[in-house]
Amino acid sequence: MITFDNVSKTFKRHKVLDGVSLSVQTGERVALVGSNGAGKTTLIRCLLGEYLHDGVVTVGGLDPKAHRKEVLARVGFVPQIPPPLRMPVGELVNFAAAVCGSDPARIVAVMRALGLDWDMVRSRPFVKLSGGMKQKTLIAMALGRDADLLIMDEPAANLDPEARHIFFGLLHQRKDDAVMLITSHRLDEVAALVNRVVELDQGKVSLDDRVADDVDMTARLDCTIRLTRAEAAFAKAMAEWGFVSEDDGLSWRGPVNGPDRLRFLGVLARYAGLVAGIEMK
Ligand SMILES: Nc1ncnc2c1ncn2[C@@H]1O[C@H](COP(=O)(O)OP(=O)(O)OP(=O)(O)O)[C@@H](O)[C@H]1O
Repeated sequence: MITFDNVSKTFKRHKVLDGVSLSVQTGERVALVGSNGAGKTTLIRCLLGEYLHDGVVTVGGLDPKAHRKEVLARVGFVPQIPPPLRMPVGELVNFAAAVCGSDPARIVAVMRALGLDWDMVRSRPFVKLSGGMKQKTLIAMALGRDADLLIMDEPAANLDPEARHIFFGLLHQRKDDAVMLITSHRLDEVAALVNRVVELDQGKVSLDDRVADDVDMTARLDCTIRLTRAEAAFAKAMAEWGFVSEDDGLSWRGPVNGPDRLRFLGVLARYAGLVAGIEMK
């Protein structure tokens, strides 16, 4: 479905991609990880036909530079940085649907599922939405259409736990009939969503591993944490995850999305000295 064959990209004298070779098939969900500046976004821009580069990129056998329209017609793309569009959201949704031959109602349905108040946002300029609202709109434009390649650059970074749960469920529905490429600079953000991990380091593939594919993306775990003593900073962290305490901050209970469990354990690790017990069911 996608191939990169010895792809290199240089900006001025800086080699940002250095001989990347990868092949990804339908049904593969790839976490593209690496530190800031490793080359993840540049690789995606090559896949979208936006850059001249050395080596060969193909999407469904086509060169994305020479066949940009055909390639983009099959791609749902969530960019890392939302474009500063002044267009009202309603117009943007109509435009996005027209470009990819989708029905605006499909996009609106995904926006609503993600918790956006359509009647409130439709007349507002896109650029004036909050970060999370922009991200939900961009996700809806990528998922509210037929696409067999979903490319998402840090897609869940600004989403609250409830919206993440819905987003993971939407991805789950598409998992067998699309290639997914999900970038992040943190593996724990995306590890449980994928069945393959590719790490870039200074423009080279430093790791390419197939990983266990048995996490239910739609699962929710009922989680209880017991502490040795109450602590305000911990209470604040738990409130962000929607947890509540019924005994003055000594034990906390709440839901954790299955794919978020590593991220959640990462938060708990910061308070390891306080934690007396963890139960996740
Ligand atoms: N248009 C450009 N012109 C010049 N240099 C660029 C350009 N785009 C990216 N770079 C450089 O290429 C390198 C890789 O950038 P890239 O955005 O691909 O990294 P990344 O892995 O996506 O990082 P991040 O996690 O921070 O988003 C960086 O050093 C960046 O400064």
